[in-house]
Order: sequence, then C-alpha cells, then structure tokens
Amino acid sequence: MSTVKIVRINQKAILPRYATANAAGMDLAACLDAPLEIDPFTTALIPTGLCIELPEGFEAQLRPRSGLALKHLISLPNTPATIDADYRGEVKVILVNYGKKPFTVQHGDRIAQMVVARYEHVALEEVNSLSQTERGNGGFGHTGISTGKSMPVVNDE
Ligand SMILES: O=c1ccn([C@H]2C[C@H](O)[C@@H](COP(=O)(O)OP(=O)(O)OP(=O)(O)O)O2)c(=O)[nH]1
Ligand SMILES: [Mg+2]
Repeated sequence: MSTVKIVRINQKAILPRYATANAAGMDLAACLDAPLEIDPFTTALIPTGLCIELPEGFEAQLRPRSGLALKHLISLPNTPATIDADYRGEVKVILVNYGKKPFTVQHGDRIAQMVVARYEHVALEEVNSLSQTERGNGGFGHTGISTGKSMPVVNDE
C-alpha cells in the first residue's frame, strides 16, 4: 500500500477516511469556521484544512458524492478535479449548486471524495499521419447511425 503524507493546517481539519473497507475514495470534510451558504447556480471554494504530498506518479481526483448530487444537486464543476503530486497547498473543493434552493455546508460535512490514482507521463511523437482504424474520424454518437440502433449488434453465430 502506498503512503500519502498529510498535514493539518487547521487544527479543526478532519482527516479523510475510507467509509468502507473497499471504498475507492476517501471522504473529504469541509473545514469551516462558520456555515457557508451556496446559492443556486453559484460555486463556493471549500477549504479542507489539509495539505497532502502524493508519491511521484500518483494524482488525487476529487469527485462528487452521489447522495449530495441526488438529494441536493450539489456537484463539483471540475470533476474529476486534479490534485497534482507536486501541489503543496491546501486541498480545496469547488462545489456547485445546480439545485433551486440555497445549500448550506457546515464544518465537518463530507462534501466530496478523493480517489488516489496512478498516472503516466508520455512522450509526444509528432508525425504526418496516424494508423487507419474501423472508427476512423467517427465520434460523438457516430456508432449506431448506420443501423439506427444505439449499440452495435453482436452476431454470436
Ligand atoms: O478542485 C481543485 C482543483 C485543484 N486544486 C489544487 C491542486 C492542484 O494541483 C492545483 C492546480 O489545479 P489545476 O491544474 O486543476 O488548476 P489550473 O487552473 O490548471 O491552475 P494551475 O495553473 O495552478 O495548474 O490546485 C484543488 O485544491 N482543488
Ligand atoms: Mg494546471
């Protein structure tokens, strides 16, 4: 298991934790001195009171919690937000309220989840042409247009 170093820059900050044994993400809690209201169709930058040091080759992705999304239309507009391995500042969560009513965030509310994932850097090789494929340039709903079906038909025979 890899280790992520973490510093509490606010003594009230709550350490993230996996809610269940095999949860993909650790829940992140808001670190607030006072409740914060997010008006409909506005964003708020929510402090966590935490700074992390990811091992080289890892990123942290911040994602919405489905319960908040379903019940209150609260999401992260930049999901999956990227926390870089070389970032040493406070991890902050951008929340957006897509709902019709103001939404209040209290200190300690679990507002997002953080998935730590590996990534790779690649080298770019500039060329004049790319290999041919069945898909070619088709995208954005291209599959299914010729048959009128949304999924390609698989023939088992
Ligand atoms: O929701 C977020 C998104 C980013 N960050 C921090 C960690 C990340 O490593 C850094 C930069 O994020 P990003 O690359 O997404 O932002 P940018 O707009 O490209 O800014 P920069 O020019 O600083 O990279 O900001 C957060 O704390 N929360
Ligand atoms: Mg950036």
